[in-house]
Amino acid sequence: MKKIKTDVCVIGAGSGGLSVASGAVQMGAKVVLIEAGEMGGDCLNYGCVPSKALLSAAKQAHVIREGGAGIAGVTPQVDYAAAMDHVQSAIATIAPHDSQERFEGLGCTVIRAHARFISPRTVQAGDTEITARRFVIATGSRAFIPPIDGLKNTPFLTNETLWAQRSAPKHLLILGGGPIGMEMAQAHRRLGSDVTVVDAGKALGRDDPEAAEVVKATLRNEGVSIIEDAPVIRVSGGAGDIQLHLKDGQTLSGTDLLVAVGRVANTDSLDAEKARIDLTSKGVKVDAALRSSNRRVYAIGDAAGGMQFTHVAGYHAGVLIRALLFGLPAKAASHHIPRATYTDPELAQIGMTESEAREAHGNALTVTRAEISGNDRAIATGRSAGGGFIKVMIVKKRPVGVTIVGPDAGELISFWALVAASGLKMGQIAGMVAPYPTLMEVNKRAAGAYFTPKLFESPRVKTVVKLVQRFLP
Ligand SMILES: Cc1cc2nc3c(=O)[nH]c(=O)nc-3n(C[C@H](O)[C@H](O)[C@H](O)COP(=O)(O)OP(=O)(O)OC[C@H]3O[C@@H](n4cnc5c(N)ncnc54)[C@H](O)[C@@H]3O)c2cc1C
Ligand SMILES: NC(=O)c1ccc[n+]([C@@H]2O[C@H](COP(=O)([O-])OP(=O)(O)OC[C@H]3O[C@@H](n4cnc5c(N)ncnc54)[C@H](O)[C@@H]3O)[C@@H](O)[C@H]2O)c1
Repeated sequence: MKKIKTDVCVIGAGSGGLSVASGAVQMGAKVVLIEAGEMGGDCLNYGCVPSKALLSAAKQAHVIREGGAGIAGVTPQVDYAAAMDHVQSAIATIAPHDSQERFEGLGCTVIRAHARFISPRTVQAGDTEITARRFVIATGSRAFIPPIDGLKNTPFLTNETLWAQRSAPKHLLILGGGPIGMEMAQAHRRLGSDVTVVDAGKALGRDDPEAAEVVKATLRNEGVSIIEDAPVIRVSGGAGDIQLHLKDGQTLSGTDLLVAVGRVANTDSLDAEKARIDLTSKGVKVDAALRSSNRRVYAIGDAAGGMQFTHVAGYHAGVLIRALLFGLPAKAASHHIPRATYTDPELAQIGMTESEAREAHGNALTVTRAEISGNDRAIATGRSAGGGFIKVMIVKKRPVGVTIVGPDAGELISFWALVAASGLKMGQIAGMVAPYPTLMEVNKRAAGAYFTPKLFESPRVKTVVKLVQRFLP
């Protein structure tokens, strides 16, 4: 057995692990990075990158089919295999950035093996034992496979296997209407498949219901069947002919099945108990500093059991660098973390939804909004239909949450991420000048709406203006 002593040992070379490793090694720490599967983790290989690449192929097909701005639509020539080639080419283009060669070039020792703890200070990976001052568990998550009768014996796809498909499913059944289910539903519908989404609760159920409805209505208009509050009690059939048996007695048939009902953290095969690391049902139990019950061990990203996004894993990495390298106190916050679902229209959120804010703040809450249909750029580019909007939840002159549904909502929400991180007030936001005509103006419009009643509907303001006007030369 080979033995290595290091400052920092990172387990998992995905979004979080890579960021910690590159930061730590470039600032002078000795780093061992262990990866059991593909460098780059879920986001690059089975998550964000392939899903956004497939959505972009689907959008091309949609634009050609629908036309717009005076240009007639025509039937697109969709080649599913070519769309999947585009997916693989996007992955291949990004892969060098996350590669073993790059990280070895930075000075990391990269070990390609499954890691498990053998003591509170030692991890074994393949034929190497690594003793480290600090460990970082960045092992991510995998698709949760629900214990539904018959599912195990039926062929199904997950976010890991979907990208190897070479022909479009004739009728794709999707179990779960979360971000994965809804993004893949729209992508496949636009690429020519029949699609049925079945959710045990509400599709996009974590989002503001009014905003979620805008997305669901669009998908339904495009021909996606979305069935909600419909628990599946049994799955039957085989390759090319699959049945979902619903609790209410209905049976749905399709040719392929994608399971997307949430995630389970990759913490079950770490032998965490040998290092006295407590786990919860969601992952490693961590405190606000992302530290586990073993003070030498931290957890970040999906393995830490909180918000499951690439930018969260990256943010966690930044928080940890302070603690790992400088021994400084560091805490992970969440009020400034946005999220977006990349359907068309996109759905983005930061902080509290309206109902969460109402519950937390009651009458102290003011909600302002602006409609995408009133945005000149959206109108000029033919993207104003569909009921998109921005809603800002405000308490004591500061936003506590923002919901945006509409074109490029995922881009527009970054502005509010800066607002939240900097603690800006609505007055400062209303004072911003955005170039005309941009979608960005909708953010300013929502801020302006906060002041409209105070300025345009106030008898006091009217009296003061009349008085001043009388005395102005
Ligand atoms: C279909 C899909 C679409 C998504 N789209 C988005 C999106 O658009 N935007 C967004 O922000 N997020 C998105 N996500 C979520 C995002 O992919 C994850 O939140 C992110 O990858 C988490 O990063 P991580 O570093 O925690 O884990 P990962 O990136 O999954 O990396 C963990 C790594 O650890 C390795 N590993 C696990 N166990 C061990 C072990 N014992 N020893 C050694 N190595 C191990 C794994 O092989 C893996 O490479 C999506 C997810 C999916 C599934
Ligand atoms: N755009 C993005 O940023 C993006 C995209 C995809 C995934 N992700 C991340 O990955 C995570 C996982 O995504 P997801 O969509 O798998 O999970 P999810 O937990 O967000 O949604 C799962 C959905 O499945 C439903 N469900 C649960 N059990 C079910 C069952 N037995 N039968 C039918 N429906 C059931 C739930 O009601 C829910 O609507 C997301 O929460 C997000 O953090 C992010």
